[in-house]
Amino acid sequence: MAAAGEGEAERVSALLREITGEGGFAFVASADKAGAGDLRAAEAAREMAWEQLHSGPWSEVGTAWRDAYALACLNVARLRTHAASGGDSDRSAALRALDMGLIMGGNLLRADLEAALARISAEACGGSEGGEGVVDKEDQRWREALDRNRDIADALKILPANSLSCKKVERRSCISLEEFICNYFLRDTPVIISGTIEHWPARTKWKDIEYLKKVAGDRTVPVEVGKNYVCSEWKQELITFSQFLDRMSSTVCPSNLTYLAQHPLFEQIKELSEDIIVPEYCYAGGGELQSLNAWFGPEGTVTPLHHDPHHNILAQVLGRKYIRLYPAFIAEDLYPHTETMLSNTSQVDVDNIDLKEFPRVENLEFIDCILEEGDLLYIPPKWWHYVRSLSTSFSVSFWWRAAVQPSGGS
Ligand SMILES: O=C(O)CCC(=O)C(=O)O
Ligand SMILES: [Fe+2]
Repeated sequence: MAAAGEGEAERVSALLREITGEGGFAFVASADKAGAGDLRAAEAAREMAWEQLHSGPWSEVGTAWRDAYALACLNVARLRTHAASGGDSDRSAALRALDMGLIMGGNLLRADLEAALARISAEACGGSEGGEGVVDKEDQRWREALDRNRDIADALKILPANSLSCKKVERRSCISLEEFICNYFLRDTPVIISGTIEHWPARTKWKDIEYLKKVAGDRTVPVEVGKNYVCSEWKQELITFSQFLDRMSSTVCPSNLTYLAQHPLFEQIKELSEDIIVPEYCYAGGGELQSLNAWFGPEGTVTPLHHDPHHNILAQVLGRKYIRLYPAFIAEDLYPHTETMLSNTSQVDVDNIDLKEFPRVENLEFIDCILEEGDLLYIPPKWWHYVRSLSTSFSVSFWWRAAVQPSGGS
């Protein structure tokens, strides 16, 4: 965020999370699906940003809050204009929200607010087409506004733009192995477990770039370069770990995002393996570990929607990630690629779902979460997952095969 400090952006996102649910995603449900709950969440977010604008002298109100307020106003107006009734009261509430955004909001979204005002006025004069086309275009414009203001959107955790999320992954603190087995492993149910990796040396050591350079800097590692592995410009490269770290701190555009993804780094560099400890949950089912992989990259890396054959504990050592999960049994509704190499990957772009091409995705229920630093996420076998990093992020996945397979789900 340009004029605001990192702390400010964090405060914005933390407070928004508080009132809009863990990730704040209800705040931006797709326009054509706008229901009373979405509107309530959007109104609540705006209310909270409003309170922040009044929390002290005006001169001390951070730019981040003013821009957040403008974005919240834009969202309220958008949901109002597409509310089921779409009557006069919705129209005037939308106009009021946009005007308030102009008066009290920051400058960054001024053009978007003005454009939305112009559209509503034109519609009122009969100068614009009605019906579904308008809803689609409006949704598209909203996405564009989010894209252009990616930094604010990220600070507010408005990701992905078309989220219809309703349920969150259950979050538990330090549960016992027995409880994990009975309530999650045997029931084929994802869970976030917090508070169990505080003692890992990695939690402190990996924050220190000099340490990483010292133990691994001259070693060659494979990295993925590009938006994500299903994009045509995507490629793999071999570079030194130092080059990777330098690139990570300087990468700005999605086409050269560099991601050290799904690499068994700990087999290759033994010193790094001493910084992590296999979580005891990975012994559920009495099987054996299949692989430990590193996932290290800058903010904005995306692992497209896919599934894996093994049980997985994904440990979030540094940074945060947005993760969306769909159960294993709905595989066909997620349109897997037909080529064998990609048959575990969905053709659906979660960031921009094309409902014309993939209509069955529209009503699929999913669960999602923000995996915070220090969390473990259990992903049962064959559960579909989409992962986006919300900051520089280092995760370690522990895949294991159980001797005893859970009876439910997959
Ligand atoms: O963290 C990511 O980007 C993807 C992780 C993943 O797909 C896995 O652990 O199986
Ligand atoms: Fe995976």
